[in-house]
Amino acid sequence: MILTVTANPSIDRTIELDGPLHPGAVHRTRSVGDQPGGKGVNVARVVSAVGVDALAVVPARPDDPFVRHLDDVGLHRAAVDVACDVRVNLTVADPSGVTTKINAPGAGLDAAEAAALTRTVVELAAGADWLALCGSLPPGLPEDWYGDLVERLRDTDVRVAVDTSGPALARAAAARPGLLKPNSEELAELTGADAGALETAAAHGDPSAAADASAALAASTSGAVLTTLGGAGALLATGDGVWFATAPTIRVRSTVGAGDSSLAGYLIADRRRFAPADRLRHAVAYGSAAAALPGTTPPTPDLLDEAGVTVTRLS
Ligand SMILES: Nc1ncnc2c1ncn2[C@@H]1O[C@H](COP(=O)(O)OP(=O)(O)O)[C@@H](O)[C@H]1O
Ligand SMILES: O=P(O)(O)OC[C@H]1O[C@](O)(COP(=O)(O)O)[C@@H](O)[C@@H]1O
Repeated sequence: MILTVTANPSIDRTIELDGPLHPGAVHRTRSVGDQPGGKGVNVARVVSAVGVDALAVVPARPDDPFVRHLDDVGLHRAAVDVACDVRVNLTVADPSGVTTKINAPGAGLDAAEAAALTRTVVELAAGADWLALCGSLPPGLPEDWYGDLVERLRDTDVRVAVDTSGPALARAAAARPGLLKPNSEELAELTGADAGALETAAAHGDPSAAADASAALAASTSGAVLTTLGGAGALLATGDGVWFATAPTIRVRSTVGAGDSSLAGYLIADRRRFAPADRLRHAVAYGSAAAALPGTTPPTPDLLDEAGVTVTRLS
C-alpha cells in the first residue's frame, strides 16, 4: 500500500480563459472547475488509477466540500478532523497552455489537531510500503514536521518519499529520506545552484549541472533523488548511478499536478520492481501525460507515451 500525506490539502479551482492573461485587464472564462488537490492527494489518485492500493491522509472536517470532492473521485482517505476550512488554490490557464497558480497559505492546525495528524500518519505507516510526505505545511505544523517523521520511521519497514519546498524540504533532506522529488527550483534551493540555468541547460541537451547537483544530494541522503525538470524531462540519482530522461513532446494543457504524477509514476514502477532507468521512464511518462491534461486531472496508463521518453545513463 502507498500512503500519502497532504498536510495542506486544497480544492484546486481551475479557470480556463478565452485569451492570454493580462494583469489589470477584465477576462472572460471559458470554464471553471473544482477538483480535490494537494500533492499527496494527486499522488494517491494516480496510484489508485492503476489499481495499486493507495490511502490519502488529509486534515479535513467531514462536512468540508473538499471531502465531498474526494468522495466524488472515489479516493480512499483517512481524514483527521480539524476545525478550519480546506483552502482553495486557483489555477488560471490560458489557451496556449500557460498556467498561473495562486496558492493560499492554508488553514492553521491547533496543537491537538497537529498531534492527531502525526499519530494517524505513524499508525497507518505501519501497514505501508511507501509513505509519501507531500506539499507545503499549513500554519500550526513546525518546519521540521516532515524531517521528524522521516527520523521517527527510520527503523521501520516503510520507505519514505518527500516532495516539498523551502525550509521544510531542507529539514527533510537533512533527515535522509529514501526518496526526494525536487523540481529544478527546489534542487537549486537545496544545493545553491541557479534553477533557471539548470533547466535551460537540460532543455538544450546538457543536464550535467542538474545531474551533479542531484548526485550530490543523493550522496548526502544515501537515498534516491528524482529531479523533475519541466519540459526538459527528469533525472534519477541513486547510489548506483545517474540517469537522464527527456520528456515526450506534448500539447501542454495544465502543468498542475505534473510533478505529483511523476512521483506517482516512480512509486508505481518501484512497486513493480522496475530497474532505475525504467522507474525514471515511468515517472517522466506520467508527468508529461498529466501536463497534457486540463486542471489537476490525474493521468491513466492508457495516456502514457513511454516510447517518447529517451533515457540515458550519465554515470
Ligand atoms: N512542457 C512540458 N512538456 C512535456 N512534459 C512536461 C512539460 N512540463 C512538465 N512536464 C512533465 O512533468 C514533469 C514534472 O514537471 P515539473 O514542472 O518539473 O514538476 P513540478 O510540478 O513538481 O514543478 C516533468 O518531468 C515532465 O515529465
Ligand atoms: O502544498 P503547495 O506547495 O501549496 O502546493 C499545492 C498545490 O500543488 C498541487 O499539488 C500541484 O502540484 P505540482 O504542480 O507540483 O504537481 C496542487 O494540487 C495544489 O494546489
